[in-house]
Amino acid sequence: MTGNHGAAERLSPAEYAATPAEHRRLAEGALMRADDLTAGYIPGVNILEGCNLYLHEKEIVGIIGPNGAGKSTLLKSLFGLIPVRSGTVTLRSENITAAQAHTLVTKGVGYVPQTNNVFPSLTIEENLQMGMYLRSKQFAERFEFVAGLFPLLKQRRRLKAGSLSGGERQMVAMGRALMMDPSVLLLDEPSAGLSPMFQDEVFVRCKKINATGVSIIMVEQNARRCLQICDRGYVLDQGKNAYTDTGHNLLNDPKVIELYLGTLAGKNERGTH
Ligand SMILES: Nc1ncnc2c1ncn2[C@@H]1O[C@H](COP(=O)(O)OP(=O)(O)OP(=O)(O)O)[C@@H](O)[C@H]1O
Repeated sequence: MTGNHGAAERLSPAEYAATPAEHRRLAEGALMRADDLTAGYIPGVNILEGCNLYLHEKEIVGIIGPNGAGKSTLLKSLFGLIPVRSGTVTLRSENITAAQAHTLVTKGVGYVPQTNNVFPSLTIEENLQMGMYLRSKQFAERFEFVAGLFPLLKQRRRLKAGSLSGGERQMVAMGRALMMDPSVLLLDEPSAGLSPMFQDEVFVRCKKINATGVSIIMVEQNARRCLQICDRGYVLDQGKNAYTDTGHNLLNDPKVIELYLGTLAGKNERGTH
């Protein structure tokens, strides 16, 4: 930084990168971006208070922050699940702020919610077919692609999803979102509630999915592990961007460690099956 930034001069690099002006500069040409988003559930109460985020092609971007910070809300507003009150969401230069989820799926955006993300009474194969209802003719080809990432889903294709463990269900949910060949995958706490072994497996799979060319935005409570695999991370606090930097730099930022990683890491250790 030079001496021309005024008040920004006192910000740490990760705080400075989270400023709206720096966001606008770095978000140029992004695959997906959110600018100055406000959104909420109850009239008159905003949960997001001017959030900014961008995702470049082939990136994995993580969103971390304390409980109730608005991480899931941000993901839902990107996917048209809650109305955006002001600000814009853009996909490849197209304004998609008001687009609904089913339209976004056809535009190449996949979303995996944190809970209730499989149909328990359907088999694995039927769950994957549900993800393909818009392009059922390509089922065999996409099934092979998904089976390449999650071989277990092919081996157990006839089992009911309700009989699977939490980690296996997460694979079904991610596999289903991948059936539509998305270019962007939005994952809401994919490791939540899983044992440490399964948590790690989820992060390994995310890297593999990303290596096939899918760009990922991931909300995570397992902040350390998330930042280890992310190209860049955002720390969200009270509906606003607090810090953003590479995953590596956030992991080593003394303020981020003190304010966010200690307590979040403590919560993660309570993971169960
Ligand atoms: N459907 C809803 N109706 C009303 N308020 C909601 C709803 N969903 C979430 N909220 C509120 O919005 C705020 C942000 O919730 P959100 O789930 O986005 O937080 P988060 O950062 O993802 O936290 P967590 O890690 O606890 O899931 C919280 O105060 C929550 O109570």
